[in-house]
Formats: sequence, structure tokens, C-alpha cells
Amino acid sequence: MKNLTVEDARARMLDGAARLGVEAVALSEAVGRVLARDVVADRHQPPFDASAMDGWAVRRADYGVVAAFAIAGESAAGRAYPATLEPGQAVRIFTGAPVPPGADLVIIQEEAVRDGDRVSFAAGDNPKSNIRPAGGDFRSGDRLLGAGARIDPWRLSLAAAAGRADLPVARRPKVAILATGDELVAPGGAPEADQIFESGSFSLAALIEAWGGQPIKLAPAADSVDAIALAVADAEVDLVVTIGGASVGDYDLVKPAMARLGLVLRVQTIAVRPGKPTWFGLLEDGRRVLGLPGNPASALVCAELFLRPLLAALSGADPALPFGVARLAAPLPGNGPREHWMRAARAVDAEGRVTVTPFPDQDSSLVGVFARADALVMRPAGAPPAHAGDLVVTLPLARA
Ligand SMILES: Nc1nc2c(c(=O)[nH]1)N[C@H]1C(S)=C(S)[C@@H](COP(=O)(O)OP(=O)(O)OC[C@H]3O[C@@H](n4cnc5c(N)ncnc54)[C@H](O)[C@@H]3O)O[C@H]1N2
Ligand code: MOO
Repeated sequence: MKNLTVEDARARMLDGAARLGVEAVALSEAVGRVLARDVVADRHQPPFDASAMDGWAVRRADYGVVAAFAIAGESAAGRAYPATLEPGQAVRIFTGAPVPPGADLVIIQEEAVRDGDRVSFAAGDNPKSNIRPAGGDFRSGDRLLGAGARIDPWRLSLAAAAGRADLPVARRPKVAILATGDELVAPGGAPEADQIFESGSFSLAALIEAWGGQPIKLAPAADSVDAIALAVADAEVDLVVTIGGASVGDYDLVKPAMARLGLVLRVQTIAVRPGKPTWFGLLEDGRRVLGLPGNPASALVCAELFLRPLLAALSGADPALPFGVARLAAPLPGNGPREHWMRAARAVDAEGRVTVTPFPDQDSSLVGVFARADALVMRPAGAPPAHAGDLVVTLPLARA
């Protein structure tokens, strides 16, 4: 349980983590939610052969043969021509309108000359049909979206086009956030000379929201086993995330406090930089607890590496992180024994390749560096020095 690799620690956290429940939400509420069941089409789209242009529907067999077509009527979007097109006839048609049975060609209106109740066309060779076949977008029975897909605005349009008014989605995991420490004062408060403003819970709440969880901020707790245990005891959540008090100092009391609630540890420390003291376990009542270190960069890096996949798993989504690959813009020294996730600036060079430049100061207390970073760069444990141009694994940070 101590000094686990990142992968091993993540696997232990994800073990047994699955969707918590299912609820229906209206389309307008569905963005960001994870589908709990497949969306299957029960109708073709388009449901009929549709005209792609404004023009005239005719029989291809008549084209170039009939000199002047008899205008039989009109087919507009939402108001189909009610009969079959007969030989020698043309139907005025508009984009999106059903092509009448019998017609298999739409001639654009720019090529038509109308004369009373007759229309004729400048004949060309083998004109395109300008017809979108029924089911050309999707067909009845097609699986349009799979369970586990996260709804975004584009997927939302597909669900709407399939006629769904609401969608079955995973219940959002409820996540309590507990900042701990005598030194913490809420922003806007009046800190003593030996105090600092509490920052960790704000960014964590925003990340949890963005990752599909429901953040519930608990009042920050002082460095006391009683206070921390009391703060967590009655929180009706699926997961508790604590900030700080994770290490080995006399005032690092979160694990002893959780022991009172029956904590069974699954992860004690991780060979990761920053974030070595990150821990994870289950309380007696089944609630999960993720202990993040207090240093802001440690807390946020480990939220990316562990909390994000955990929330995905608890929502029934794929917990895999969206790793990328980029070229180092500058050399790096060899790495120590912990897998290092460096805060870095991302850019695109003149050849269109993504490059990353880790910030020179990677101290885990630096909030300022994190605010400028837009990617994390991974250096494997024990990696030799790296050269400019070397490929490295990255984790892009979502910047609004
Ligand atoms: N003897 C050792 N000391 C430390 C070790 C070690 O292995 N042996 N590990 C170091 C590492 S690595 C880390 S990371 C830190 C993490 O310690 P804790 O999780 O116990 O965090 P705290 O001591 O509570 O706080 C660390 C730092 O962060 C500030 N902090 C805490 N909470 C917040 C918050 N919500 N918002 C803003 N800032 C916060 C706190 O004031 C401290 O400055 O331990 C090392 N020590
Ligand atoms: O692991 Mo700590 O987060 O390096 O400072």
C-alpha cells in the first residue's frame, strides 16, 4: 500500500467503482451527463427521401426526353405532395421536402424555365439526383449513442434528432470536499500573520463539477481528530475528498480521524511527484475517501490523476485519461524515483507540432505556476535526462 506506482494506485481506487444509479433528465439538462443506456433510433433520419435543393422533382427517364413538363403541384418541407408523380409531370419542390413517389431526380431551379403550368429544363448530361435518401443520416435500429458516452452539445443534437425528450443518465456522484488546517482562512476573511487563504477547495469544487460530480463543500476543519471526524461523519455523499493533513507531521490528522469512522486503507502513499502522501480508502459505511495533500499543486495534480478517473467510473464512463504526446521544447534533467507530473506551457511550433515547456520551478506549493500551466508533462520514475525534441506523455489541462 505504500509507495505504489500511479497506475497501481489508480487501479486500487477504481476497484469496485461503478455507476451509482440511473435517472432521467430533460435534454436541456443533459450536457455533461453520462448516458446510462444506449440511444437507439426508432425512425429513419431523414424519414423520407428528401430534396437537397430548391427546384423541380421529375422522373430521370423523362429528363432530356420531355420538352415541357406539366406542373402537378408542390412539395414543401412539412407539406408533402400527396400523390405519385406521373410520367411527364414535374413537382415544385424545396430543400428538405419529401420527394414524391415516382420522382428520382431534382433539378435545381436555376436550370428551369417556367411558362404558366409548364416547366422546361436546360438539359445536361447525367445530372446528380439532389435527393437525400431516407435513412441516409441514420436508420431505425441504429445504435446512435452508447451507454457510457458523455453528452456534449453535438451528441445532444443527435439525441434530439432521434426524438428523445429526455435521456437516462448516471446519477452524479456526490462528493464532499473537506479542507483541513488551523492556518486556513476563507478568501475575504482577515488572516493572522501565520495564516493563509484557503484555495484548494474552490478549484477542487470546480473540477468536480466539470468532471460530472456534485461537489458539496464542508466547512473547513481545524487540525483536530475530533473536528475532522465530526465534519465527515454525517456527510451524505458517495465520496469524501480531504485536502491537507495527509503527510507524517504531528498535525496531519486526517487518516487518524477517518480511522474513527472505520477507514480501511487501500492506498497509503504513491510514488508520484507532486502528491506522494495521497491516500485512499473506504469507510465502514462504504463511503470512499480520497486524501489529497495540502500543497495546491499536489492536490490538483492528484485530482487530475486519480479523482477524475474515479468520478468517471462512478458515473459509468470510461475512466481512461486523455493522455497526449508532445515534444519537449527544452532539455530536462534526469528524474528521481517518483513519476513526475510537471506543470508546463503548451504551444504549437511553425511545423504545427505540439511542444511543451515545463516551468523551471516545480515546487508543489506554487499556485501561480499552476495558473499559467496548460498541460502536465510526465517523466517516468528514474528517467534519464531528456533532450529538446524528445517525445513525452502529456495530460492537457482544460482551460476555459
Ligand atoms: N517529514 C516529511 N514531511 C513531509 C513529507 C514527508 O514525506 N516527510 N511529505 C511532503 C509532501 S511531498 C507533501 S505534498 C506535503 C503534504 O502534506 P499534507 O497533505 O499533510 O498537507 P499540509 O501539511 O496540511 O499542507 C501542506 C501545505 O499546503 C497548505 N494547504 C493545506 N490545505 C490548503 C488549502 N485547502 N488551500 C491552500 N493551501 C493549503 C498548507 O498551508 C501547507 O503550506 O507534506 C510534506 N511534508
Ligand atoms: O509530493 Mo509533495 O506533493 O511533492 O510536495
